[in-house]
Amino acid sequence: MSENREVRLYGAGGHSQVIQSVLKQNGYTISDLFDDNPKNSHKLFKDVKHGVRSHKSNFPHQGVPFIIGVGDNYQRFEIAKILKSEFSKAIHKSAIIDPSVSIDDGTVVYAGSTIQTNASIGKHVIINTMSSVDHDSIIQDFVHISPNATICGLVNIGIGTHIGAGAVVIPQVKIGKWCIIGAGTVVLKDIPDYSVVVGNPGKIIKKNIIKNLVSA
Ligand SMILES: CC(=O)SCCNC(=O)CCNC(=O)[C@H](O)C(C)(C)COP(=O)(O)OP(=O)(O)OC[C@H]1O[C@@H](n2cnc3c(N)ncnc32)[C@H](O)[C@@H]1OP(=O)(O)O
Repeated sequence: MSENREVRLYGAGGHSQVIQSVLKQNGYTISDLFDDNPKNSHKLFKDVKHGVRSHKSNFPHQGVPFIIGVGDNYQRFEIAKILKSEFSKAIHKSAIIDPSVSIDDGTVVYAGSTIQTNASIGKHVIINTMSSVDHDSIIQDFVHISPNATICGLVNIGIGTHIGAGAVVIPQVKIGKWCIIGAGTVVLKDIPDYSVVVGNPGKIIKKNIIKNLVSA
């Protein structure tokens, strides 16, 4: 975190609004807020120091660290490639995080979530409200663990994968990159890259086709 306790946010929708709430409770000020469509920004952003600006207006890469407040994993991935900036983190005070856990920059951890011993959380990850990541699990960059999802011990989740609300991943399972695990799904076995999985037991129903995916 920057010493002057300021953070810049990219994105002004619902997800960014929750990040703002976490940062404010931790004593940070949002110095700047950028969005590709400032007119549609959430009403809670009215008090941002410099208002919501278009990402095209003299975009300053250097300066106060950013957090990318965009819920879509692939958009976050694309934006991170463009921003030549330091990134900050936002961790809610009520999250229970073992001291052995590593959390990379750009990541947000929301209220009531738990991250257990030796877990490793990558860059620009979302650990959403009341979710849990258990011991020795590896959560790679740009993953989203949705509210109330349960990631058991020794799980590995590949880059850009979205774990839906309330999903359960049993111990030692490896989920590939850019997968979508549906809300409430129970994942019992390894899942290949780009799979969309739903149900209990979780079954692959289709491929997750990401337009313009070249380098992920
Ligand atoms: C704070 C926040 O809000 S964080 C946001 C958290 N968001 C989520 O958890 C959303 C997770 N998304 C889902 O669960 C979605 O339903 C997806 C991505 C799995 C599928 O969405 P789509 O690609 O639009 O698929 P679609 O809705 O056409 O469903 C395809 C089939 O799968 C079934 N299906 C879809 N989702 C699920 C699910 N979660 N569990 C069981 N079956 C499902 C549908 O009923 C449908 O079955 P049918 O072909 O027999 O009619």
